[in-house]
Amino acid sequence: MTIKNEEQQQQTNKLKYPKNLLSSGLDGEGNTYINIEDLWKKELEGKDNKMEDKWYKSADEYWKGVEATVDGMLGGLAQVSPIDVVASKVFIQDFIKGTDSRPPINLNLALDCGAGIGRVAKEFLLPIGFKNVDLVEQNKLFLDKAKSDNFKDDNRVENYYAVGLQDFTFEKKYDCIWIQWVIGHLHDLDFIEFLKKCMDSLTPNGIICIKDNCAKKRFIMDKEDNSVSRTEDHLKYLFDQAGCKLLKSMVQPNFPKELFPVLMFALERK
Ligand SMILES: C[S@@+](CC[C@H](N)C(=O)[O-])C[C@H]1O[C@@H](n2cnc3c(N)ncnc32)[C@H](O)[C@@H]1O
Repeated sequence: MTIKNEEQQQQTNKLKYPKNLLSSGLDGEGNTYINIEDLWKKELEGKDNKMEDKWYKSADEYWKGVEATVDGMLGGLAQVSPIDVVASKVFIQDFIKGTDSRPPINLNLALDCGAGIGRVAKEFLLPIGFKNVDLVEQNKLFLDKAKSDNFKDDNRVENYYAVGLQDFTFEKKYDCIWIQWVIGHLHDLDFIEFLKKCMDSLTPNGIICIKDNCAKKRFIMDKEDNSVSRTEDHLKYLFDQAGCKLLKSMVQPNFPKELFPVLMFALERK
């Protein structure tokens, strides 16, 4: 068991995680860590390159070996895709219709982040009425497949950005930035930086939506694909650090019980 005391933790930390250890967790091999930064450091220690580079490169290598299909995108669980889409449509309804406290979002342009082959854009963002969608995705092979297959003869997808979210430079403003099943690939500090960039790139009434697995008690690192499932509290801490206001959250219903709970969050600038 590898647990550093809090004093050591403070020295190695750039983020001041709350005292109740919202970020404590497991590395998938039975080791417990007080904070995620320590785990990342151990995982990558002794490497010459920046630890973030190694982390992202390994994830990229993993995804390059995954088939460019819905099944590949969803870890062999293509059957959950329609259930996922139905719940996303329910979740975003309030924002499309508007509420007493919030005018409707515009449906001009959305960004699908960690888009893979464009499943979310094709099955959800375009069908709910967005006129155009851009895709940003680290693996160019997935984007090629999106272009040649999912969006063949469909020019509603304007841009295919082949770059990791940690390096993405926004060129436009979006009415909705949808980030699904990818944020676990980002290091905590990059996650915060990315959210800040997202907030700067929203249209006046735009929203950021995050949909992802949530660990129940502690973060869990998956060393196969280099991702982390964070707890809901951990995610909320990172939203707060980025200066995001949580507008709404919802648990994905009707998923197989053996899966991690999946949560949806809508955010805007505080
Ligand atoms: C689980 S799949 C989800 C794909 C899509 N969001 C969906 O729900 O169908 C994760 C995707 O994130 C991409 N990815 C992994 N790390 C990334 C990063 N740092 N930046 C952008 N995309 C990344 C992978 O290549 C893969 O396409």
